[in-house]
Amino acid sequence: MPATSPSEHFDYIIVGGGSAGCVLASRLSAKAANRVLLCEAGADISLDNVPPAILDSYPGTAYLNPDYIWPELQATTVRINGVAGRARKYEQARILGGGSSINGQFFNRGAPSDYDAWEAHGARGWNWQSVLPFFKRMETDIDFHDALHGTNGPIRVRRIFPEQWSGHARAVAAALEAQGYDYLPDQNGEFRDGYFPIAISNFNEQRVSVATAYLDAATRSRPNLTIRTGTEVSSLIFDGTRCTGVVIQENDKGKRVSGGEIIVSSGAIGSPALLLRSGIGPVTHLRDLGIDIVAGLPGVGQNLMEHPSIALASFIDDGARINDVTRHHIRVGARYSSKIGGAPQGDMLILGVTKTSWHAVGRRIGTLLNYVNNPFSKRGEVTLQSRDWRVRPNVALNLLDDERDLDRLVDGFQRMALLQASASMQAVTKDPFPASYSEKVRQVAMLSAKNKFITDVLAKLLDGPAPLRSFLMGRVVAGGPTLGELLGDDIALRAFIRSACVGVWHASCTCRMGGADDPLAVTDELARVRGVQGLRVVDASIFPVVPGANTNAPTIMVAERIADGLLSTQQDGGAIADRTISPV
Ligand SMILES: Cc1cc2nc3c(=O)[nH]c(=O)nc-3n(C[C@H](O)[C@H](O)[C@H](O)COP(=O)(O)OP(=O)(O)OC[C@H]3O[C@@H](n4cnc5c(N)ncnc54)[C@H](O)[C@@H]3O)c2cc1C
Repeated sequence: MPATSPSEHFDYIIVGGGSAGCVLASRLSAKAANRVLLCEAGADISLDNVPPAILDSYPGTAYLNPDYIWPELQATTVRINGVAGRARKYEQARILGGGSSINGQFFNRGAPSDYDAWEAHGARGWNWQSVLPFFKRMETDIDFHDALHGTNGPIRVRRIFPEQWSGHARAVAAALEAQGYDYLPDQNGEFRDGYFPIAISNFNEQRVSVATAYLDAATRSRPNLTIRTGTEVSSLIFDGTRCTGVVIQENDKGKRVSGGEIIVSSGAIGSPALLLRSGIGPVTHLRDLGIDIVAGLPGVGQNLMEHPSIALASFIDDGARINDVTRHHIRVGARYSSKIGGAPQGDMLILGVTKTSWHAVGRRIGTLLNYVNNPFSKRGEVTLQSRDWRVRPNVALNLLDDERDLDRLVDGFQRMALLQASASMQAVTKDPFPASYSEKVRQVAMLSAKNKFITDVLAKLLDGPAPLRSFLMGRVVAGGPTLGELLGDDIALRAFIRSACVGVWHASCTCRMGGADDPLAVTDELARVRGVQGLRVVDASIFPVVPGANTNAPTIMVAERIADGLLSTQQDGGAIADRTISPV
């Protein structure tokens, strides 16, 4: 018997309206017999009311806005001698659409080998051939119409091709070509090393998020779909080991809502936190916090993966700066194979970032950004600080846990230095320096009149005589070790990378899918949480390993596929009978 009134019972309750949650809500409610509730802690956005910062092709003001993220969430980046460093802000979405509403709009899938690796890691049936139809289903690719691309999915995808690139992006491309990189027009269709125009979820110079693409007006008007925003789920309700509902917080009051099936889509940080608070996780950790145990699952919150990154910045000459074709700040990327430590092909990425912030200084500073596409480090973790739902969890990214990731960033930094030294880059950039996304940089990137004033003045000075610019670049903009100091000293370079390495907001794998023989697997290949009934996790947390891709499209693919599995196995009346997902 539901503990609540009949009107508060749903067939599906989806916890979290992010990249996965909006897709599930849209697909599952397409069947009129399904009563679906979507709970999102953050604010609502629909096509009629998307804030300009979110619509903007330049994402840098959306993801720093405390109204659109979990403002208190922090993470440590690396452990040095086993000790985690100081925690810093870790931006994660808290708004309808989740990451897709604030992210950089990169829309790529990774390589076939990334998904074959999922199956090899125990996620039965999740290989490239079986996931490709769902990558196609989600998109309308504006540029490519072939067997690899979708033509009528909700997310519109496009690229900004070389003839529209700024001088800086063209210089990066010329430097890559001089080093032997081939040009690949389609990042989502050619899976070999080379450089390419970045694919983005953007149409008519506006962001395309799952909130607007999947929850359009027609979908939102379905009588069987209820969307509650500003509604945080504080815990799951169990009857024995069957999940029967959720407690939602409205005006700080808990209210029970029952559901036939609960789907947790709260993201790679939020989903394990909710499971832990509800009694599913490592037994010792739960006991330490006095949480009653529903199911002892040691993998909940473990195996956190991210893409470790490092950057090399420089001053961009007037004329080579971002142009008016698009406000998107990144147009060119390159995938390459480090061949270090048994890494797979295409394990590394370099991006040419033509604008590093919204302000006048950010318009003058570009970077080469290098990250490990296929990291070996997989021992980050999400743990609870407290059983109180108001307290954000601890996040330790542990980015360079495996020394081979540090080795690859050392090699990557040297590759970037070579690109920076090329004639094409020298022609349009000056005063290169090893960069880090420090707290100071983050503070100056917050949208405010004060920051605008300071950066306007500094930008004017940077455009002045070369000696003044070089002085200011060294003393005010940079401030850490110089490029020359690092290139001549392996120990200093490694120390710099350890201190400056950050993730790129691709948290994943904290409730990973896996086989019954994997003690750290939290979900099976149908996303069902092991050891309990009526509960799935569907979001980036169930990736077996992080793919060599930005994680939005892979998350949407996961949601599309699980929704498809649920719908195609429903009997009349909305009862669910699972089927094994088999390769398509
Ligand atoms: C700043 C930033 C930049 C990024 N750039 C890119 C990019 O350019 N391209 C790309 O592919 N990927 C990018 N990513 C990553 C990508 O967007 C995410 O991997 C993806 O959105 C994850 O989807 P998800 O459904 O797992 O989680 P999310 O999209 O984060 O959704 C989880 C949702 O659940 C809600 N929630 C959490 N807990 C609760 C609760 N208890 N009750 C109710 N609601 C809850 C959250 O508010 C959130 O809206 C970026 C991410 C960030 C943060």
